[in-house]
Amino acid sequence: MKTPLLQVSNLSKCFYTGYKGFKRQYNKALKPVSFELNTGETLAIVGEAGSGKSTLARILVGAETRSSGEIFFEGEALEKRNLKQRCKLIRMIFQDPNTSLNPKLTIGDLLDEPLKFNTTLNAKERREQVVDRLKKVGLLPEHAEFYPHMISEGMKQRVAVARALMLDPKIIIADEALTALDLSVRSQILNLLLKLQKEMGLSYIFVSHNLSIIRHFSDKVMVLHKGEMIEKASTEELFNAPKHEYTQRLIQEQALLTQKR
Ligand SMILES: Nc1ncnc2c1ncn2[C@@H]1O[C@H](COP(=O)(O)OP(=O)(O)OP(=O)(O)O)[C@@H](O)[C@H]1O
Repeated sequence: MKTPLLQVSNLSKCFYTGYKGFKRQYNKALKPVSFELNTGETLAIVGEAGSGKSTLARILVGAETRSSGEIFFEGEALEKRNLKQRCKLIRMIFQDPNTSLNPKLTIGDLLDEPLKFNTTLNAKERREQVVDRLKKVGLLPEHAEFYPHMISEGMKQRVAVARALMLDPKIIIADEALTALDLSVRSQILNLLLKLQKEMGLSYIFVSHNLSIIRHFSDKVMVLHKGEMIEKASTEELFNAPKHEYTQRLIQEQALLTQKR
């Protein structure tokens, strides 16, 4: 059997929240979850606010520790790699480029940063990489001299995508990366992500509460509810025959919202 690109086994997270009387209190943000992701595949993680989606994403990129469980990358425990190596494998795109992109840096410097800290490339080689990624996301080499406030929201999210691509990761986690965008821009970024996936063989973990995006974009879906994984299926299976009552409700609510529009 083929080794999956990413294998997550019984991953969980408890946050210590203080004392109640003499007893330490914990918030079970993520109850044990297991899943696999193969090369070129898109896994969607869906759930309401507070269901543990971001906690899971943050653990995968090494921004949060886990309480239990294991993560394997191409069959090898991920903790065998240091943080530098890890961020070459898995990168993240966040919801709002206005907060994820430092407004004091030019686009060129924003894209150069990951290369400066994680590679031994010289300035000329780094510049070539920056220009290459700008082109890959549909921007121009001249945009390197711009500051984030000088470009549109859609272009800012393109820069965020380019920044995630700088170290040639295998997996990109998009944490509500389309949520803040206008509908027309959203479809442009969605198409860009699909194009990049084809060109570069990327795998995506798509964190979202928007079922209509998930339906068109992902191969498989995992539903989280109050920190628990309650359903996991191929996208087709999940939308055509949702097993869990909560998933059925999510799909019905989404259908009502779509009708109202
Ligand atoms: N640093 C922390 N300390 C304590 N509790 C936390 C911390 N981070 C998250 N939590 C709690 O963990 C649970 C899951 O949060 P998480 O942000 O992962 O959910 P989410 O599904 O991503 O929600 P959202 O869509 O609002 O981002 C919530 O109850 C949250 O309050």
